[in-house]
Amino acid sequence: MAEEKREFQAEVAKLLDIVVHSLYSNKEIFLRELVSNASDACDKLRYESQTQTHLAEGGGEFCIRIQIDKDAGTLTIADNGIGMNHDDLISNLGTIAKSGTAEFMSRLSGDAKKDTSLIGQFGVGFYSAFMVADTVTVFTRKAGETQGWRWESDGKGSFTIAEDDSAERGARMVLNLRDDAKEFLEAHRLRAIIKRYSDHIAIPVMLAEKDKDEETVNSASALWTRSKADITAEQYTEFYHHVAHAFDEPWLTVHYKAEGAIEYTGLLYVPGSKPFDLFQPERKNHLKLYVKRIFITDEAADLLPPYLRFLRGVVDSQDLPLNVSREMLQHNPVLAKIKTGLVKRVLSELKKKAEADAEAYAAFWENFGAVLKEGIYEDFERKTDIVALSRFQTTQAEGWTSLDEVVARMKDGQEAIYYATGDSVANLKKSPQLEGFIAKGVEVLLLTDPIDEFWVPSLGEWNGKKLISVTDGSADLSAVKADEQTEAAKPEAADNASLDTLIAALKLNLGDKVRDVRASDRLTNSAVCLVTDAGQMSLHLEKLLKAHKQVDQDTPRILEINPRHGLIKTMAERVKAGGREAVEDASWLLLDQARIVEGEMPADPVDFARRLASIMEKGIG
Ligand SMILES: Nc1ncnc2c1ncn2[C@@H]1O[C@H](COP(=O)(O)OP(=O)(O)OP(=O)(O)O)[C@@H](O)[C@H]1O
Repeated sequence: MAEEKREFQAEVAKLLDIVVHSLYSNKEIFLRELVSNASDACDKLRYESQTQTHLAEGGGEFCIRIQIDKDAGTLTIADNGIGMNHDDLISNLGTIAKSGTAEFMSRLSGDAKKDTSLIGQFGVGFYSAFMVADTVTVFTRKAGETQGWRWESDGKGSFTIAEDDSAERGARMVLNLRDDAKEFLEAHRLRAIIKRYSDHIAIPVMLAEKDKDEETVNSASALWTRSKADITAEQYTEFYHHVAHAFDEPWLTVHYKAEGAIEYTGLLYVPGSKPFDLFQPERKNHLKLYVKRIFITDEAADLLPPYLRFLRGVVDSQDLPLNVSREMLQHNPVLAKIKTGLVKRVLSELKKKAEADAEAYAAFWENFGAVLKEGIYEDFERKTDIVALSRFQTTQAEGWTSLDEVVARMKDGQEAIYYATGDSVANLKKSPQLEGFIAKGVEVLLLTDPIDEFWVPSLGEWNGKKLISVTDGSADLSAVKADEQTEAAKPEAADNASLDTLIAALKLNLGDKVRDVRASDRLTNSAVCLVTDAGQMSLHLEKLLKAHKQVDQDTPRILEINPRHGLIKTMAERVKAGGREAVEDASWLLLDQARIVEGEMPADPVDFARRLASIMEKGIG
């Protein structure tokens, strides 16, 4: 087969351009990336050969060989792992399959400095080779196949693939180093880099200059099997970078050995920044499962509940059989026990951190709170623990506060914990439904994560106090006293009789577009707001569902009017004098106004514009 030339996927070409041109400050990490890939490739083959022994035959012990050739100016990184065939090469080294790629690409600004730090979080893996090499040639043969291949590229838009009979099982990457990267031909430099970044790699990493003796550079023992006292903070961090394909500092490292009925070792990390795929619909976990130090899979769905999917790391079980198949891992009782243990441990570590350092905990919460809260809804047994770990923004507290603190601040006469749901704290703070609460000094939780719409109703109450939405018609503040000054400053309300007549007129004018019309004591500055009746979907949830096309109809709401507002008082007088027709346009505008404040369209935009124009004309005239 002749040499075949192919273009890189557009995203890869763009990424490569940035990698090469944006002066990566830390070029040496290319070696960590390639060694990490080589180690993954060996892990994969070791696992596959558990059931298909012929695959790993004849390749010797697993190892990674790094060879320096000063005369040729090349650095070679070779492994005897799983290798790649023609199609693997095209899909692995020509495209980016990683989830979150599209989002990541859309965030690249073209500003080298910003992009470099973003790439730092995303990781460029194999492509980082082009930071130091002007051409990269990969010789590879897939385990179990006879045909070898050569892949080559200068990283400028295209690559070639051709058959190659010299390729041995595994992959050999030959980097033709750029003039400004010749430092990576110095053995002492490479030794230091490997020690620094790849010491924890569980298979030997060997280094040699051409025609000289090889030396093993790393410790070659799985990091998690060592005792904690023998592991430095840097080693933990480097292992995190390797296992998570991450580039940030871990926020929390949990390393422990569970002994007793079920034995396993866990080395778990909470990342320091938000991974890109956190809100992918699959909600996959990212733990790597090992059995007696042999890699099994990173797709053991039952190992961790989805609400802890931000964790990275490894779990090494003593109790599962080595030849455990991926199918056997489903509904596996050993795995179920490990999962229970992991959840318990992680939640208790989070609790410790929350108690020890509220500020540091807030950083965690901002990254992963929205994910953890899914557990309140999904994990019946742990929901109380998770609520206790949850933090909230409110109308009163600066920063983040716990639900217990909110309960402790409840006012005399306050029966329930109140909350508001919406898109942003800033908008929520302005919403009319909150006015009465703010006036009476009643604290309200401001909830802006979509998941809040689900866990709050499922929790129902906390410490014996019901959780009630401020847009719920039953939220009643009459028992809470406002301070005297606020009370005295209130404008006079319309009298009851004219208010009743106005309410009757509004009901007739608006017909089935409203569920009810009533006077409200939750408003101070606004004339109207919409609230929901008991059992109705909240306004915010309806908006979310509409955005996802899950509902397409408006649910009629209760229109509450402010009897102390000038507009309401004027309208009440008009009705008395001229009947309901006198306020027909105003009734609709009132309803539309309440809808707009909720972020919704007027019921009929054309009618809305016509009525508004007509009223403005009269007003201006
Ligand atoms: N030495 C190797 N042997 C076999 N396959 C490899 C090797 N190096 C890379 N690959 C394949 O190429 C794919 C892409 O590698 P790359 O380093 O770009 O991304 P990754 O390792 O999946 O993720 P990350 O970008 O986070 O490192 C790998 O997932 C793997 O399938």
